[in-house]
Amino acid sequence: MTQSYVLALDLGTTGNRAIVFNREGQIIAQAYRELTQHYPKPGWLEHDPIQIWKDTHWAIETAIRQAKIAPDEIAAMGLTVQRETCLLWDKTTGEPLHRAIVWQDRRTADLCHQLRDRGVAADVQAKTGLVLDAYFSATKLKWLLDWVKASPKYADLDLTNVLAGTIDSWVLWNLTGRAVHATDHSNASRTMLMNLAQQDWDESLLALFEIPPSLMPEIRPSLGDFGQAQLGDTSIPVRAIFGDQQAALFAHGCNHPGLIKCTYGTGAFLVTHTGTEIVRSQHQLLSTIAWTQTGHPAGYAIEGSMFTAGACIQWLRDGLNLIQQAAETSVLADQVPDNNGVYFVPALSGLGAPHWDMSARGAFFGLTGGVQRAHMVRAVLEAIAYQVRDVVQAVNDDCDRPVEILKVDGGACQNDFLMQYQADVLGIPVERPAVLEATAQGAGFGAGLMAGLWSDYSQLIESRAIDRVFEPSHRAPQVQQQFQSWIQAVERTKNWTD
Ligand SMILES: Nc1ncnc2c1ncn2[C@@H]1O[C@H](COP(=O)(O)OP(=O)(O)O)[C@@H](O)[C@H]1O
Ligand SMILES: O=P(O)(O)OC[C@H](O)CO
Repeated sequence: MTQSYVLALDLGTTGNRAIVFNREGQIIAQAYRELTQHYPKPGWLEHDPIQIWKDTHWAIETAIRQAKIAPDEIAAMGLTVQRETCLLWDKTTGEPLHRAIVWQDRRTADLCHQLRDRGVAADVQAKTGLVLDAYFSATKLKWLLDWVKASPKYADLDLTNVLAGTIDSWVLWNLTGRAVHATDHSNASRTMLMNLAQQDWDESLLALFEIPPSLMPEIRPSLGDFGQAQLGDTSIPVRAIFGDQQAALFAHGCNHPGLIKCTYGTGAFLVTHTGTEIVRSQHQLLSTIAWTQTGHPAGYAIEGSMFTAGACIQWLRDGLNLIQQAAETSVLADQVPDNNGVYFVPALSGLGAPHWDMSARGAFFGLTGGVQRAHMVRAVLEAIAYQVRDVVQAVNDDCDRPVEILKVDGGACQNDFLMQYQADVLGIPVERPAVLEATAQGAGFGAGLMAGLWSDYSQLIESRAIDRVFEPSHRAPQVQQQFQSWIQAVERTKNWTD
């Protein structure tokens, strides 16, 4: 049987997707299901791991059926996931012990403050490249373990039967018939438990967060062997695992310094490759793994993580009922000539880079009687672009040369108003590819390269079509002035829950 296809799984915060790519790198079928968001308390967010696994399984079967191919025509599978979100499960029953705690969840903010008060933040940052924040998995895993130990339901639980992991580990374990408990370096680098220079679990950090090492998955190279996914009578080799932002970086061909991408999904994540050196930011950007491959030195990146981007569009739809569909926002924003003085700070889950304030909360500023729905929607879209400008400024300061073009992807970059506004506020072109699912594309390309479906990474990247380049328009100077007002608004949202 000729194997001419790769299957990519993109398990994001908003939903789970499977895509079949052909030998030309084109999408021939895909299946997607939105994921239920559970908000048990303000600032908390959980996902049901069983739903993630069932929807993944459904998406795989549906995409393969729609592609009208047999599973054994698939050369390899690549997996990319929302990062930091983590869970514990019982390996004897396969049951999660609690819902997964999502990266946006702030429940461990107090624990982070306590640890900062103990003076460990600088050491944690030196070892992991990360800011001590509730965003990362370490404090979430500690919370889960403390909860399990205090739960009467688990009074007799033997901890040696418990496994921990991010979403990639959970899904891989299930895909491989419970045979492989592993993760890759890019996901592991987001747990706050991996030593960035040594690329292995750090014993002192596991001790600090009171995580027994036996719970942790094995860390493997992102481009490598993750075992065989069982699909009925067929098995498909899993040959790539990436955190979703690193997968997008790979798909955009950003494999050396100077190229930068931003993915606008639930959050917005600006990442640039820094080669084989760990670059330490002066502006609270994160140092992280880009990806790894056996026989090659690890590739590093710096990243500006913004927690709320597409999520505030979803909130306009589901929380406020201001819109029926995300796509409406572009039309509404264009209906008014400006924001009418309204500014929005999207700190719905606190503020990430470069402010790192777990206690900040979202706010609208400048409301007057003349403000209409369209102004508020426009202010939300503008805010997504302002955040990115804030982080690009930090990247420009940290790296030798300023960003010249921004490569974009993700669900929210379908929004033409947002992309044009982004070009205006940055004053540089914004390049949108034809395939917006760069995260899935990165996982598919990685797996296909490893399986020998393609041999030349650069050629593969060059074959990607560009949909549109948004150039800065005549209104750019005015928009850049408004950015200064937005920065003032950000300052006023800080330390809110304290
Ligand atoms: N036309 C649009 N304008 C703005 N935001 C959009 C649009 N379409 C989708 N989104 C947003 O994109 C997000 C989903 O994008 P996706 O890349 O699939 O996210 P994730 O990888 O986080 O699951 C949602 O938050 C949704 O609100
Ligand atoms: O689900 P996304 O695409 O917004 O990505 C989530 C990030 O990986 C969180 O760090």
